[in-house]
Amino acid sequence: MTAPQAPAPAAAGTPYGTLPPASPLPQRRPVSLPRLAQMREAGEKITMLTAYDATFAAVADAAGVECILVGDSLGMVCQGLPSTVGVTLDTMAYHTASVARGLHRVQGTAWLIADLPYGSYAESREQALRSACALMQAGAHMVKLEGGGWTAPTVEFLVQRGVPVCAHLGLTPQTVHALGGYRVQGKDEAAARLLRKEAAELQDAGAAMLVLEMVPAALARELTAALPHCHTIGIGAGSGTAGQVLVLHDMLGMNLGKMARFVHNFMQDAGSVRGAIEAYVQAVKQGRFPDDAVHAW
Ligand SMILES: Nc1nc(=O)c2c([nH]1)NC[C@@H]1CN(c3ccc(C(=O)N[C@@H](CCC(=O)O)C(=O)O)cc3)CN21
Ligand SMILES: CC(C)C(=O)C(=O)O
Ligand SMILES: [Mg+2]
Repeated sequence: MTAPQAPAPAAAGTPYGTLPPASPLPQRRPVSLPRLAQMREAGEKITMLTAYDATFAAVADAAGVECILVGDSLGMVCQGLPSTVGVTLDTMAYHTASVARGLHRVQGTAWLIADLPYGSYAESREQALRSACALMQAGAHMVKLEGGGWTAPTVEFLVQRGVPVCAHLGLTPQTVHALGGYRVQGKDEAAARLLRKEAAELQDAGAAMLVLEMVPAALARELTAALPHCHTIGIGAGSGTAGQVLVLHDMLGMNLGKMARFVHNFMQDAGSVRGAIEAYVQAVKQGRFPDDAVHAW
């Protein structure tokens, strides 16, 4: 037993005594929704890449990517499935937890988004909330779900209960069998009109982000201007969106099949994975990627 110590005398200027010195670690601010809104207002492009494991997530974070998406594309990239339809909620939670641990280990600052997989949100708003909770408890900061106007009540239900939501329009891979293939969407005027209506409904429902996949560049640019409170993130949607996303393995030049036209191999001129991701971030920020003449419709 040690004798009780006399309390340390309070230092001048603070009632709590001498404060410890400031942390020697550089204080990196975590990416948040207000921070993304600030970037949008300042005209700075938002960068996003997928990651499915701890190490790639840590490298992407260190390379300066603001948003990391645990995409259900992991079904095709990691599991070798023919589409994303076979991905389960348990699998999404497993990869989300791995990515979250990787970011935690390196004091990462990225905003972490996880895809709600096929069949985990269509049945009811309650089912969607249960599925979203599983991903949020695995470490996600936001969930993403695919689909048009029919998802707006679900988006509103989740947002009201404190789950940030990213919507996804255009080519929605979970409905590939209904769409008839991985094709550009919103090409004719009727389809474009529907996309405008659905995008507005999703913003009104509270979606803070919207992935636009394989839609014509001019339409994506127009939708972006019409959605001040919902940040558009394009993939094969041209250069006019608020941000860009690619599948990590694609932009490193690794693919099981044919590379989609919207992909650029950033590994080609880089000496490391970290360097390739840094080149992607710079190219998006400087408006050099995507090149509408090469990557868009
Ligand atoms: N590795 C990978 N990258 C992705 O971008 C991706 C996945 N997996 N899995 C889920 C979905 C599927 N996606 C795909 C898949 C194929 C094409 C594709 O074949 N595109 C061709 C054809 C275009 C057309 O017919 O109009 C292209 O040239 O871009 C595009 C997107 C996007 N997502
Ligand atoms: C391609 C992106 C937007 C995605 O949904 C995924 O990786 O699953
Ligand atoms: Mg997805």
